[in-house]
Amino acid sequence: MKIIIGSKNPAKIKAVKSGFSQQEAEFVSIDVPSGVNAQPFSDEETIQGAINRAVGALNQGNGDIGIGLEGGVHETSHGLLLCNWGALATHNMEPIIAGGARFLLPEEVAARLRLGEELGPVMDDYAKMKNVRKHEGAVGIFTNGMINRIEMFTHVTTLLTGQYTYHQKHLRR
Ligand SMILES: O=P(O)(O)OP(=O)(O)OP(=O)(O)OC[C@H]1O[C@@H](n2cnc3c(O)ncnc32)[C@H](O)[C@@H]1O
Repeated sequence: MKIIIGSKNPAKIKAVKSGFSQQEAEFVSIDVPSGVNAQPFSDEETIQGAINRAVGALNQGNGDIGIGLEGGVHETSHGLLLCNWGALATHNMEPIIAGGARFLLPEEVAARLRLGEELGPVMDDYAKMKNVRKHEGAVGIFTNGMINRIEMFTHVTTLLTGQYTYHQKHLRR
């Protein structure tokens, strides 16, 4: 089985590899445009970005499965949530989607995003670190290292592979 990951972000690549650890697979990672804003600003937009990356990866990489993982934010009456979504695309069914951790961003960070900055550079500035998005992620910073971005996206990938396996077993016509 050839799995194409629609990103070169090492945190996402590690997450997909561990999410598929139960299966024999060859992995290829390619940069695929998300087709949405660099900073998605709703669940809807973040899901669409994940789907676009999964479908783009599948088609460009000539594989059996394409995986797209996307981070975004979602405005609520409680404040701005960080949200995370994943999609799994194959040649013979509609993409499967799954969501990951959601939690409130501190107002100081949220305010900068509302003014048009991207979370990646804002997190580096806020945490005084480099490339937070490629390592622990905002989730790692704000949970004091209890859950990092790789673990969070591994969970999303496992939700995708689990649904895929269920589909193959029970729903395939
Ligand atoms: O290389 P790609 O796959 O594009 O990975 P990315 O982390 O840069 O891009 P995403 O599309 O997943 O996220 C959209 C934006 O939000 C940022 N972002 C999302 N989740 C984050 C997190 O947990 N920590 C830091 N930045 C995050 C990210 O850096 C982008 O600026």
